[in-house]
Parts: sequence; C-alpha cells; structure tokens
Amino acid sequence: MYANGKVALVTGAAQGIGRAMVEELLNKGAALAMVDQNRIAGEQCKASLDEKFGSNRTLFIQCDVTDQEQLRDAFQRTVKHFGRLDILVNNAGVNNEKDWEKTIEVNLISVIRGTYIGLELMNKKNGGQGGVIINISSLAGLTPAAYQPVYSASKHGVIGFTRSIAAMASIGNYGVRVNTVCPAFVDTPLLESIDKEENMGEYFQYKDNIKDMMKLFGILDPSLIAQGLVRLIEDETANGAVMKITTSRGIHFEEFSAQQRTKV
Ligand SMILES: NC(=O)C1=CN([C@@H]2O[C@H](COP(=O)(O)OP(=O)(O)OC[C@H]3O[C@@H](n4cnc5c(N)ncnc54)[C@H](O)[C@@H]3O)[C@@H](O)[C@H]2O)C=CC1
Ligand SMILES: CC/C=C\C[C@H](O)/C=C/C=C\C=C\C=C\C(=O)[C@@H](O)C/C=C\CCC(=O)O
Repeated sequence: MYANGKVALVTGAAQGIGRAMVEELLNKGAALAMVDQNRIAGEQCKASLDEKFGSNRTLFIQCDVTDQEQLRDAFQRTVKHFGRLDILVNNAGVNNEKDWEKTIEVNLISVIRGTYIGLELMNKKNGGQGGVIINISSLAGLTPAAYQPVYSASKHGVIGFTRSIAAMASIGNYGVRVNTVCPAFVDTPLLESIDKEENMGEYFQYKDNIKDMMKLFGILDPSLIAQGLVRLIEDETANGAVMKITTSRGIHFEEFSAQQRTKV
C-alpha cells in the first residue's frame, strides 16, 4: 500500500514518535486523524503542520485512548470526516512503574482495543476495504528491562497480540496486515520520565543505570522510526513482522524459527 491518497489514524500524535509519523505520512500524501489526550500540544502540532501541508490534510481529535467511548468516537469521527480508514498506528504510550496499571491500560489494553476497532472498520469480511495496522512496541518488548518491568511486560504483550492477530487476519482473509515496531531509545519527551519519581517509583534509584544504557546504546531520531513505519505500510508481504530499530543495526527484523511461526 502506498500512503498517497490514503487516510490514517495515529494515536499519541501530538509529539515524539507519533508526530514524526504524522509528518512522514503527510509527506507521502496521506490525510490523517491526529489523536491525543493533550489538547494544547495537539492543536499546536496541527497549526504547525497546517502551515506546511494545508489545513484539510489533518484533523486533531482530543481523546484519552484508555476511555473506550472516546476511542471509538475518535475512529467514527475520522471515518465521518475523511470517508475511510486505511492505516492505523497505535502509538500512544507511557512509562509509569508507579502507576503501573496505567501503563498496562495505555500501552497494551488500548492497543488491543484500537486494533479491534480498526479491524471492525477495515476488515474486508465486515465490508471494509482492507488496510494496515502498526502497533508500537519497544526493544523492551523483546528483552528484559530490569528498571521498567511493567513497561516491558506491556510491550511484550503488544508483540504477542500483534503477531497473533496478524495470523488470524491471514487465516480469516481480513485484507488487513498487522505489524509491530520495536525501537531502542528514541529522542522524545518520554525519556524525561526517567528523571521523575512519580513515573519510576521504586526504580527511581536506578535512573542513572538507564541513562548509562542510553549512553551505551545511543538515542535514535524519531524520523527513523517514521521511516520504518512507512516501510511496513508499503511492504505488502509484511504481516506479523517485528521490526527492530537500533543505532547499531538501523531498521531490521526479529527472526523467528519455524516452531515460533504460527502454522496457518
Ligand atoms: N521514546 C523512546 O525511547 C521509545 C518509545 N517507544 C514507544 O513509542 C510510543 C511513543 O512514545 P514517545 O513518542 O517516545 O512518547 P511521548 O511521551 O513523546 O509521546 C507520547 C504521546 O502519547 C500521548 N498519550 C499518552 N497517553 C495517552 C492517552 N491515554 N491517550 C491519548 N494519548 C496519550 C501523549 O500525550 C504524547 O503526546 C510509545 O508507545 C512508547 O512506549 C518505544 C521505544 C522507545
Ligand atoms: C523512559 C524510556 C522508556 C522506554 C524507552 C524504550 O521503550 C525502552 C528501551 C529499553 C531497552 C532498550 C535497549 C536497547 C538496546 C540496544 O539498542 C542494543 O543493545 C541492541 C540490543 C538488542 C537488539 C538486538 C538486535 O539488534 O537484533
């Protein structure tokens, strides 16, 4: 699928990786619903993008993705405004080991719910036109993260769910591909949470250990994650793919043995 002329919905679009994805998709000719709980940042982001791309290419929708009604309403407003939905990026995420239930709600439950709503709209078996869904995980979804155990659990869950629903989409001929992206550390405001006890809780004492990891592994530019997103959108063979993005190896993929691949 080429993004040109298509309609995308991106959650967590007001800043960071989500904003980079929005800009890349606009560059590729898509129209987008920018979904975020932060109204001020969202409206500032839209105003800035309107100057470059025009005001009719984006729609900002304030929405807390953990609120089922708000999330469903965001999808419905998107289809009402643009007439269709082709690309969904479940990107919104938080790092909070103190309110760890919130981390599970935002990073995993809302990704699952968003995927299911997206499938309701895009699944060819439901009269949809097909499409592609990308769920944002993390390298912490593939490796243990001693200082972020619940964040890591949420991101492991995103990978397991995404690979599983991708297999179902293939078996069921949904016409929808579902993939996940696992970046290492990326230069966004999320990194500021490392320095906050209200985010790190009992792991706050290890904040310098995480910073040492960042020095060792480097920090990625959000634009590279956006490039990985477009690659998954355009590669019609990509379904159930686990894309990894690191400073050492750039964009590459997790390899799974035959036993680890779903037999469909
Ligand atoms: N920054 C990093 O090092 C990495 C980030 N990621 C993942 O990438 C995704 C984006 O993260 P960043 O751009 O770095 O974070 P960020 O904090 O810069 O941006 C996240 C955006 O999501 C929004 N958001 C948070 N909770 C929300 C909710 N309940 N409802 C609606 N919007 C909500 C925020 O308002 C914000 O605009 C997250 O899923 C994160 O876990 C993955 C690997 C590395
Ligand atoms: C506040 C920051 C919160 C989350 C940021 C992010 O989601 C968490 C990342 C956690 C761990 C990152 C580890 C990064 C490791 C590396 O980049 C390299 O050691 C590569 C390691 C494994 C990749 C193997 C491969 O490239 O196939």
